[in-house]
Amino acid sequence: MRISIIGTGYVGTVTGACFASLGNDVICVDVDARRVESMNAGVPPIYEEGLEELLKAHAGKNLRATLDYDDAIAHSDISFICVPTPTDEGGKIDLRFVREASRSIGQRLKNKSSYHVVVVKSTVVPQTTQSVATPILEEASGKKAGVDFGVGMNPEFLREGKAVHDFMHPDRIVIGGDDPKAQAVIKSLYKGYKCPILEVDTKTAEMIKYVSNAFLATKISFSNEVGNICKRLGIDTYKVMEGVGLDARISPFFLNSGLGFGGSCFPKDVKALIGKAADVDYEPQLLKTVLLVNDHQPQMLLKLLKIHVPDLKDKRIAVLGLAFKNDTDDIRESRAIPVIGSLLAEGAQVVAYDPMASRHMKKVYPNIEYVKTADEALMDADACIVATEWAEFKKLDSFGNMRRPVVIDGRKMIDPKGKNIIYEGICW
Ligand SMILES: NC(=O)c1ccc[n+]([C@@H]2O[C@H](COP(=O)([O-])OP(=O)(O)OC[C@H]3O[C@@H](n4cnc5c(N)ncnc54)[C@H](O)[C@@H]3O)[C@@H](O)[C@H]2O)c1
Ligand SMILES: O=c1ccn([C@@H]2O[C@H](COP(=O)(O)OP(=O)(O)O[C@H]3O[C@H](CO)[C@@H](O)[C@H](O)[C@H]3O)[C@@H](O)[C@H]2O)c(=O)[nH]1
Repeated sequence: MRISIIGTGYVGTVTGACFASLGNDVICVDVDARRVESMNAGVPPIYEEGLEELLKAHAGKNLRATLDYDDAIAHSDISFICVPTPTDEGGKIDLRFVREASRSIGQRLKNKSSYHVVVVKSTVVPQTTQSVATPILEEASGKKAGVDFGVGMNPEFLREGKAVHDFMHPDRIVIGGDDPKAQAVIKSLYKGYKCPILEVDTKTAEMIKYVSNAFLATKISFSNEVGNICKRLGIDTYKVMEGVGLDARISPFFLNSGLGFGGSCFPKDVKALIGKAADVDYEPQLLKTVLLVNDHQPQMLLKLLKIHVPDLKDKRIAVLGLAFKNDTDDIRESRAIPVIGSLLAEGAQVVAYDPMASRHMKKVYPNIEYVKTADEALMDADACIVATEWAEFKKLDSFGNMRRPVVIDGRKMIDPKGKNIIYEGICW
């Protein structure tokens, strides 16, 4: 099929490259010229395992990028909207980009004679596809949804770092539609996928995405709450959750306590769901607490550090890990951000290391020291904080080069046995 992808970020680039690898003709549209150039050169604008190989194989063949909506809509039969849906100043979802993309597509549908389906893939609060995107598409095109063109909602569940794998091997595919013809077109794209395909109306599809993320975030905050209690009782919460997760009804996943969840999705999506609930006169207390517990974890870590280094002024503190999780260069909502902020507020000298994310963190904290290896960061440090679950931290053994070997572990990466270090796990 001929597909256009609107927005070439994490979701758009991966969706475009994967659909191309499945034999479709894909055109990606973005408003950012650098991203478009990068895609056309076969260079991923973001880091994702396996993405470079896919772009190299398909760029210039059945995958290209453009700034031109005319070109993209004219040469495709289905468009996936993959633009950002950030949080606005009031904590609710900001649908500005979805509106802009819908208008841009709608204007090009005006003179298009063949049938076209528009699919919202961005994470949007329930009723957005029906009450925001569709009226804009209709107004801009002068045509009727469900009659002259199709509309659908197809939420994306990929994880950063494993995005290509997750897109190609999802646990499920959700296809939302209030129009069976559009839904059938979307479904045909996933022919060959072995997972369950759930067909629902658009607002249910939108809600499935939020509830999935809110539930995963809740599992993490629940594990952190348990971990905070375990820490005070001298119990290893990881052993506790191993025992708990063996119950098939609970599952062993997303029970790792520590610094909490970051990333471009969980914090924003839980906030957006709370905001949407407020619109319909409901105050979701559990979801609010999920965020509170999460925001509290970096402060817990700082408290532990101060037990061992009470005065942080001019102390050299190594922060290992800046990305919001391992295997990505993304720092959005990374827990390292509030950690570094608090260290700087106390007058500490921060030396930071991350295998991939330093260049992004430099935009947030241009004046801290960035080094190229974890060993360098540990050299002469008065303490070290592990903020991201990069696998390489498990192998660290240069703590002897620290001025004082104080290690505060936010991700259970360091095994203190035989290392001669002063070790504190945040929840264990
Ligand atoms: N990142 C993830 O892991 C993930 C996973 C599932 C769902 N989502 C959801 O997918 C959506 C996109 O997220 P992302 O992380 O890919 O965003 P992103 O910020 O990485 O990329 C979005 C892209 O859209 C472009 N853009 C903005 N306005 C545009 C417009 N009017 N026309 C064309 N392009 C435009 C931007 O320039 C950018 O390149 C969000 O709703 C997000 O919640 C994200
Ligand atoms: O047991 C755990 C698991 C994760 N995390 C943290 O949670 C955050 C999010 O991790 P993860 O879910 O792996 O990354 P994302 O790429 O943000 O993916 C989530 O958000 C995406 C965007 O909506 C969804 O598509 C995915 O299904 C959903 O897992 C990270 O900061 C992790 O450190 C924990 O603290 N404990």
